[in-house]
Amino acid sequence: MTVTVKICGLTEPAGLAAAVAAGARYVGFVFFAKSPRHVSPEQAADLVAQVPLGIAKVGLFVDPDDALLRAVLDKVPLDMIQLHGAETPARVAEVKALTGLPVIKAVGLAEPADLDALWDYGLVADMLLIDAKPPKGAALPGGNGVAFDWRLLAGRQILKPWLLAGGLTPDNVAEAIRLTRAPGIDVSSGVESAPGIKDPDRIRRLIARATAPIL
Ligand SMILES: O=C(O)c1ccccc1NCC(=O)[C@H](O)[C@H](O)COP(=O)(O)O
Repeated sequence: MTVTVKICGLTEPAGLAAAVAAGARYVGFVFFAKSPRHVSPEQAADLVAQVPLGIAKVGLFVDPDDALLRAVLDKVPLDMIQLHGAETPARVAEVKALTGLPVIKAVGLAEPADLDALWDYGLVADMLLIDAKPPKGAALPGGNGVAFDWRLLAGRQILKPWLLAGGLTPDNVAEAIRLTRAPGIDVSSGVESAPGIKDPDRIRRLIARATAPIL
């Protein structure tokens, strides 16, 4: 089975082109003003116009209100919504109904007790993104380049399609996939040369390693 790859936090055409050329199946755009990867609806509209058919364009939001979702979707033809805040399962269902789009819900893991949330959100989300919990005092709820203990997921059945995230890099991605048997991965800071600026060479190396056969 080939591992699917999402490259998140794209802000400029070179990074986007590298992700597409290397075989990413999902590309993500951050609509969260505090993030160094934030894009305006106008910037995002220019970028998504360059995405070929067959690659899903994902909008990442943190506890968005309905007005923000509508304002972005009025200008940007997204294929999926990613919710990366403290949205409840009921809010995930509301966002699905409001936007008519599939929703990816990010769930943070640090310890075994956190695994229960995968079941709760798996009942309503179309896809789960299993990430590290942000470090104490972090300014952002994601995109922090921090990994969790992948052994938490070893041997687990997950209710919905899912992506592994958190601190993945070209150097550790093969081991992360081997331990978790993740069907897909999501990466942001591990393929950057600076916050918000993707490094085409790191993207190519990451995707080559993530999609190589696992022994
Ligand atoms: O990337 C951001 O700036 C960001 C801001 C607010 C919420 C989530 C954010 N990113 C989430 C992601 O897309 C990341 O792929 C995921 O958390 C893993 O990040 P990283 O450890 O940097 O690969």
